[in-house]
Amino acid sequence: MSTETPVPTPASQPVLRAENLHRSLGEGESRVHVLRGINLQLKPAMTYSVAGPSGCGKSTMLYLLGLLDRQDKGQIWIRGELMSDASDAERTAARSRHIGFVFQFHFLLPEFSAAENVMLPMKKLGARSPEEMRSRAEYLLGLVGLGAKADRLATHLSGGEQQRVAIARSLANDPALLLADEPTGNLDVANSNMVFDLLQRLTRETGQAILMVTHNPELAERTDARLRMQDGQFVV
Ligand SMILES: Nc1ncnc2c1ncn2[C@@H]1O[C@H](COP(=O)(O)OP(=O)(O)OP(=O)(O)O)[C@@H](O)[C@H]1O
Repeated sequence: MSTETPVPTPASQPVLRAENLHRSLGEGESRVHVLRGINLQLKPAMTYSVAGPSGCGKSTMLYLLGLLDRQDKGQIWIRGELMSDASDAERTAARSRHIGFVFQFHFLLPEFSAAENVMLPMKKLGARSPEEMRSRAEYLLGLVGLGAKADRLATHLSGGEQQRVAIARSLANDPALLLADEPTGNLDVANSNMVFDLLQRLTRETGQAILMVTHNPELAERTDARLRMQDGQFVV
């Protein structure tokens, strides 16, 4: 698989396609059929929100789409490449290359600086020199308004700033798809709007698709397409 910066996904090709995904979790009598036939197409430069009651399977679906977990049945293509049956190594490579994650709890490494946190996914991919990684980290931190705080330890940043570092980190390898689970969930209104504005602007500028699980109706209202889940399926 190429480690070079990818060309944007052509408008005619979905960034991600999922067909009839099923997933059960738990063991024995407590096993639950969580996802019951998920069908989805995500197009470039589009923002999607997913809402639905607690326990309906939103996070489980994000894990499957992000290639962090395997479905029991169904198929997933990322930029036209069938990923659901690929080897673990191929899936890990595709994840590093094409997918960025933003979670409510950002999982920054506290003993690392903002720039070092942003460089981690680049190190994992191994396609850039240390100088290139550093300069890209500074560029991305500039995009999220933290250019002056590149060398601050993650723990010495505010909650909103840490979430913006996490967004910069999610963009490190220029992913075609951003998967976000309550990306603004722990932020106040001003920071939450700033983070959403940023995500939307990046989508427009880079052609990325964003799928965002959010309970916030005002943010969902601002996405291009609003999806609703219930009992492990999309409903209209
Ligand atoms: N490892 C597991 N073993 C058994 N059941 C699980 C496991 N993980 C999740 N579940 C169950 O699967 C269902 C879906 O969970 P999931 O976290 O995907 O829901 P969600 O829609 O993201 O909920 P929330 O909005 O509360 O975050 C829930 O009923 C949950 O209890």
